[in-house]
Amino acid sequence: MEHIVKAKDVTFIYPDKTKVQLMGEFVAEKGKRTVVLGCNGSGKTTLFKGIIGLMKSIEGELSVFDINPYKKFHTFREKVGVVFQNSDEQIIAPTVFDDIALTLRNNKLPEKEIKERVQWILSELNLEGLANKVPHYLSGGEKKKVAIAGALVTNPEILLLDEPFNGLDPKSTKSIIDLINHFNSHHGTSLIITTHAMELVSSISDITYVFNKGEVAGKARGAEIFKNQKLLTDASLIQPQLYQMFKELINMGFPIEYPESPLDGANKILEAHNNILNYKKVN
Ligand SMILES: Nc1ncnc2c1ncn2[C@@H]1O[C@H](COP(=O)(O)OP(=O)(O)OP(=O)(O)O)[C@@H](O)[C@H]1O
Repeated sequence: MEHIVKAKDVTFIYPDKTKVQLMGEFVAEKGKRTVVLGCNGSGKTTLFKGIIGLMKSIEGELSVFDINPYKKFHTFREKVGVVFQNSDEQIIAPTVFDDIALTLRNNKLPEKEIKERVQWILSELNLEGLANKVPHYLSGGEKKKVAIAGALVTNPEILLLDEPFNGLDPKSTKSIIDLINHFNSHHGTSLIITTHAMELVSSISDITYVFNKGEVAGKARGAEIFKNQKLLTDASLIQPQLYQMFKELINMGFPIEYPESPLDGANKILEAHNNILNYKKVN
């Protein structure tokens, strides 16, 4: 498996001398969806700033495409799209079209190609109707989609999303999940996502990390992380409701194991129910 981002025992220092450490290893694999969980202030955004070369790690190892991003981010700038928590700060041009075109214009692409690319991303995101709108007047979900469009228009290899679901209604949340999953499965875009939305993790994750107290406290495939109650509690995280329900069933002595997904959960309950019925019939 190709590691496109690797951070090991990194330390960042803000101008006011705040030290942010992340001991242990964090890797993002090519083509995978990597989710980072952790309480407020656990260093998720700081790591993102390190990955895009905005902050320098003064210790340890940090590489993106095997390159130190602080020294040479410009060499792979086009390969990395980023959407920070507050889309308002990222949307600056007078129209949605201009905003999405910004990076392409900065990169001095021919205007014809810019138009084609922006129209392509607008149609991928079903945003064609918004092209001429003033970004300031868009709804929160629309602004988030425009920011994501601006990050995706260069067809980056990695998309970093910092709290992409903050303040979104359920429908907008689902459409953003569908969108990023579409880019991951159809364009091979590697995703690195931070979120506090525990209920959504199983829909957006191949690998999940937990950051706690300056270290990588846990790493697991898919929903595996939700079975580890101690890890979650130590990191001030809460199991999604599906897993809380299964925990109660297990505590009650119900013969069942934690599921991988809601569908798997439903099947596991049905299977356990049928086993009990059969047991009663036989006895
Ligand atoms: N510009 C800054 N100057 C000084 N300290 C900062 C700055 N930005 C973040 N920090 C500090 O760095 C630490 C890590 O913050 P960071 O934003 O990386 O956390 P986070 O895990 O993304 O949190 P959240 O879930 O709240 O977004 C915190 O203690 C925070 O106070």
